[in-house]
Amino acid sequence: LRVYGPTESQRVVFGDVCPLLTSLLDGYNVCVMAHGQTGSGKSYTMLGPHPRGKEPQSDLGIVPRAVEELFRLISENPSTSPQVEISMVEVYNNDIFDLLAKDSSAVVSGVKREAMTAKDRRKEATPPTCEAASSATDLLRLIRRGLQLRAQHPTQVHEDSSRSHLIVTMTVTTAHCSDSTTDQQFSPPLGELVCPPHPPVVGRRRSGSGPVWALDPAGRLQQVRTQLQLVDLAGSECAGVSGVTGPALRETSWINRSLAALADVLGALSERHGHVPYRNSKLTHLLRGSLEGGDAKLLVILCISPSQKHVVQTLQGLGFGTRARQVERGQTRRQPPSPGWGSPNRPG
Ligand SMILES: Nc1ncnc2c1ncn2[C@@H]1O[C@H](COP(=O)(O)OP(=O)(O)OP(=O)(O)O)[C@@H](O)[C@H]1O
Repeated sequence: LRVYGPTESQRVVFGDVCPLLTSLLDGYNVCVMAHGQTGSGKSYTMLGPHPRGKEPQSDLGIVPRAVEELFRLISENPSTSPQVEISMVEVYNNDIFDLLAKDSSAVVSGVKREAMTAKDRRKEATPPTCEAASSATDLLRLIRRGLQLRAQHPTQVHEDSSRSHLIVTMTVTTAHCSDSTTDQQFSPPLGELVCPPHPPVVGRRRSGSGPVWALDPAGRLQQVRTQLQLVDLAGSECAGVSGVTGPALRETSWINRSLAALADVLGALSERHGHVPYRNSKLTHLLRGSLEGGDAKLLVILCISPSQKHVVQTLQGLGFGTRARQVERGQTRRQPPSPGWGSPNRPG
């Protein structure tokens, strides 16, 4: 647990996120999420004060810093040169929108497309657009493009309020050289291989989440795919205080419901329930891979208002953080051989 004061710099906050990028390249799924009431500083923390445009280096939030750090780490090991892809969605009123979608001719960007409908649950979910990026500059350009489409409306509490949950997912696929001696020692956890042992063998959690491995016929590791999810949650709010009515009230209601569903999932995980209600909201469905299993690391940043009048929301936020801290993931799995990023094997 770490507490930051109001004057703490963005650089200091990122200092606690930074080691997780090494974990990502070591074979863990990683999620960093900002939670808190509307106007408390989530978007500032995750993105910076002017996320759609350029801002001074010192103000940059976790997302641009993580992108820079990821490519810096990758450049330290040119022999592995992982492939990095990005998708970006927002959950708005319990519908998922693809913020990197292109039009039908796949040429024009800036078309916000629904990725999954809430009305027809039998319909196949359309996977969000996944774009490959070869540099931090490429990735940041894509993120700025996606942010142009994010739902934002003024409320009495915050005139630039984000009305959706933003999930930026970076998928890192690392090829491993199969003649390495360390590769021969790797064995994925029991029960996680879902394909017969013929080439290529692909391993992943039964739920469909978690890192994915590909092994050659001799059981040597060929490829590892992990994901980094950076989440700017929509602000929890009390409708009476934020003064919303009409469609905005509907937004508020969906925001509060999905945040409650996320808290329920954390509660079920912390109490080790047999059933975890991931399917109760689109948000928890999308974050499942980052919340379950010993292969995932989750960092929750609580943004708290210092004002007395927001004390109810503040206590709710602290309750959310307490649940997140109580989630024990059990044993972390044995890591795949590190190609040299060199972090110690820390518990999740
Ligand atoms: N640590 C900080 N230093 C300086 N300004 C900040 C800081 N945190 C937040 N702000 C400013 O406070 C305002 C509200 O912050 P922000 O937009 O990040 O809130 P939010 O929690 O994302 O709100 P919402 O949930 O309504 O979108 C913004 O103008 C932001 O630039």
